[in-house]
Parts: sequence; C-alpha cells; structure tokens
Amino acid sequence: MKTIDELLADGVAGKRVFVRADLNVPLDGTTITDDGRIRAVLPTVKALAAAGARVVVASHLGRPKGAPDPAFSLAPAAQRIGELLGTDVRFATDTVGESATAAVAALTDGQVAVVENLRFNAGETSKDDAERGAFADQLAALADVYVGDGFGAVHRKHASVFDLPARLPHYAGYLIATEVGVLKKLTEDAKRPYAVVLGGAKVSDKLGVIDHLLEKADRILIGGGMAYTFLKAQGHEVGISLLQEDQIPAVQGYLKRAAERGVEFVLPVDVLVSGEFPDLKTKAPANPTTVAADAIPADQEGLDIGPETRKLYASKLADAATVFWNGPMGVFEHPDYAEGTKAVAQALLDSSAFTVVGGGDSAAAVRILGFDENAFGHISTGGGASLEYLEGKTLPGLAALEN
Ligand SMILES: Nc1ncnc2c1ncn2[C@@H]1O[C@H](COP(=O)(O)OP(=O)(O)OP(=O)(O)O)[C@@H](O)[C@H]1O
Ligand SMILES: O=C(O)[C@H](O)COP(=O)(O)O
Repeated sequence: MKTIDELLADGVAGKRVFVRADLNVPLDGTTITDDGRIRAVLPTVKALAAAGARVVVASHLGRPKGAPDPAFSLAPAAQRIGELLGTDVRFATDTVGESATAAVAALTDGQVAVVENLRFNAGETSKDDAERGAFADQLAALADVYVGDGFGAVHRKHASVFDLPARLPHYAGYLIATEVGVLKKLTEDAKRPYAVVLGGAKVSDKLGVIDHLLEKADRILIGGGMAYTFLKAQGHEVGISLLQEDQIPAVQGYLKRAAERGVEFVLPVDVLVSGEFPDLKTKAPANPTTVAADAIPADQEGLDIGPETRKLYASKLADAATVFWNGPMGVFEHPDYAEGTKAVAQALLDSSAFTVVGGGDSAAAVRILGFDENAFGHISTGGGASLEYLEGKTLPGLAALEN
C-alpha cells in the first residue's frame, strides 16, 4: 500500500486530491455530539493542504436511501472541519453535480472543499458494478489523486471506497495506516488472556466475527443489543428486545464450539428493561426496572446490562492482557442506560491490558461519558471495519489501495 508520505514526497502542489474520509459522526439535529472521526482525518487533510494540494473531502453520513435527505447533510461536518482547521472550507450542496464541480474548480492551492453526502447518490452503495462504476467515474472527474482515509468504511464495497481508487493514482492516508498497524498487531500478537467485549446495535453485521474470535480469544463478553440473540439461543424469552431471529442456530453453534474449545462466553445475568425506548432528545427519566436475564417480561425491552452483570464483566476484564471492545453495552445516549457502558470503559482503564476500543459509537460513548480517550491503548474509528479486519476478511477499501 502506498502511503500519503510517498505522495507528499512526489509533490502535490496544485493537484486535486480526493480524500475519502469517514465523517459519519453522531448528530443531535445539526449538532455534532462527538467529532472524533473528524479530528481523526485532520492530519491527512492538513498535510495535503500544507503541501499545496486542492483537497476535496468526501464521506457518507448515516444511511440515506440513495437520494438527498437534509437530515443526513454533511454541512455540519464541513463547518466543523473549517473550525478545526481555522480556515474557510467550501461546502458543495451536491456530490458530483454543478455545486461540487464549481466548488472544486474554485479551489486554490492549499484550500479544502467538502462535497455533500456520497450516499445521496444511488450509485455509491449499489450492488450493481456498472452503476457503482458510473458514479465512480463522476467522482473521478473531480480529482487527480485519491487518498483513502475513511477507515470506518473500508469494509464497504462502495463506489468511493472500492471503485474510485481503481480510476486514480491512490494512497493510504495517515488514519488508515495507523488503524491497520494497531489491528495487525492484535491479529498477530495478542497477549493472553485476550478478552473481547461485543455489544451495540448492528447485530447482523457483527455476529459473524464471533466465528473467527472463537479461534483467537480466551473470553468473549456479550452485551448491548447483541446479548438478546444469545439469551434467546439459550432458551430464554427476551420480550421486545433487539433480536436477530435468523441467527439463533448460528449462535447456538458458537456457544457449543466455545464450550468445546474452552473459550469462556460471558452473557448478562441481569438487564435493565422498559416498556418503551427512551427519548434520547429530552432525556426524560426512563425509570427502567432491573430483571434477571432469564426473566425478561414479554412486553419489555432490554436496554442495558444490569448491576450484577457490570460487576461480573469488570471481574472478567481485570486480569486480561489484551482487550478488544466493540459496541456499547446499552443505549448509552440516555443517562438511565449508560451505566453498563461506563462500567466496561472503567474496567478497561482499571486493568493493565492493552485496550483497543473499536467503533464510531463506542469511541463516541467513551468520550461523551467523560473518559480520557488517551488513557486507552487505541481508539479505532471503525466498528464493523475493525471487526471484519480481525475476522481476517479482505476489506474492499484496503484491497483497492493495495492494488
Ligand atoms: N440493548 C440495546 N438495544 C438497542 N440498541 C442498543 C442496545 N445497546 C446498545 N444499543 C445502541 O447501539 C448503538 C451503537 O451500536 P453500533 O453497532 O453502531 O456500535 P459501533 O460499532 O461502536 O459503531 P459503528 O459500527 O457504527 O462504527 C448505540 O446507538 C446504542 O444506543
Ligand atoms: O459507522 C460506521 O461503522 C461506518 O461509518 C460505516 O457505516 P455503515 O455501517 O452505515 O456502512
């Protein structure tokens, strides 16, 4: 993989450089609640701008349906980049249309433009190679060089991640180089005991990694939305909790293999439940009830791990030498459901393990809950991406940079 340092050494002054970032940040309306992913790509943007490149930053945000949707505009992210750089940043109100073409044409050496959400275009995420390719052609017209630095999206075979680098000279940015360096160490040389904590909401995306982790980890702790598919697989009722029904046989297989291999699977023993999802805007008191994990009422939803589970998980992490954590333990955005995530973060800090926290929401949770991000070994900007890397899968966005 060629890195941005080689590009800088060759000289980029006057060249239009397309930076594929992951600016998929959590938003409360138009307010960014955690700008970690924006700060993570700044070293690349700054270095290019300082070298006189005309920088075109592009990203997805959320999962709009292939058409413009103001709720997913990148405008707040563009503004934040400008604030952090201390310069004016142009914002194009489309991705490859008139506004983008004009914004890029108006760039002078060292200036930065941000184009609108890549996923406002159906071609970005299309499964059809030709449709994706056609969109990649339009993106390619905006630039002379491609720098891949959206680590959080490298597991997506999307036009800007996979097809565009094939059309332009391409390099890996600083963030991708750092992320890959740390995760490589984890796959090749994890000190034992190696504990993995999995939670979050993108359950179907993330269950598959367990198959691989059964070969690598000594302990697997399950929380967040993922826990309920495991509890159901053990024969417990989970009420209206998040459930991946079609994965139950696979999960039963994981539990069986773990027992055979001596890998310890740790599941919640108690959970916080409620009849309704909390209001994340008003943060009105949710008054959850604590119930045993095998006694979730039919009309209730599990939204955080309970106090006994918090203690149990802390004890299972205390003597670990390596911990990889992906996915919050509960709906941490609401204070009544943040204790499980806080307890795991604290346990990581209390242990002397090398700790890697992976995932946009997990990293945001750590910072929003007031922990010092520098106290962790590494905070990865990629959730699904870091898990698929650990699985040993070929990631389209990395493969494209290697070719
Ligand atoms: N029990 C639960 N029920 C529903 N949602 C939950 C539950 N526990 C956690 N969540 C939600 O999971 C979300 C984060 O999950 P996600 O899988 O996206 O994490 P991530 O890996 O850190 O992020 P990403 O994959 O986007 O980088 C949070 O918004 C949180 O509210
Ligand atoms: O949040 C993430 O994990 C990345 O930004 C990728 O987003 P996606 O899961 O919507 O592709």
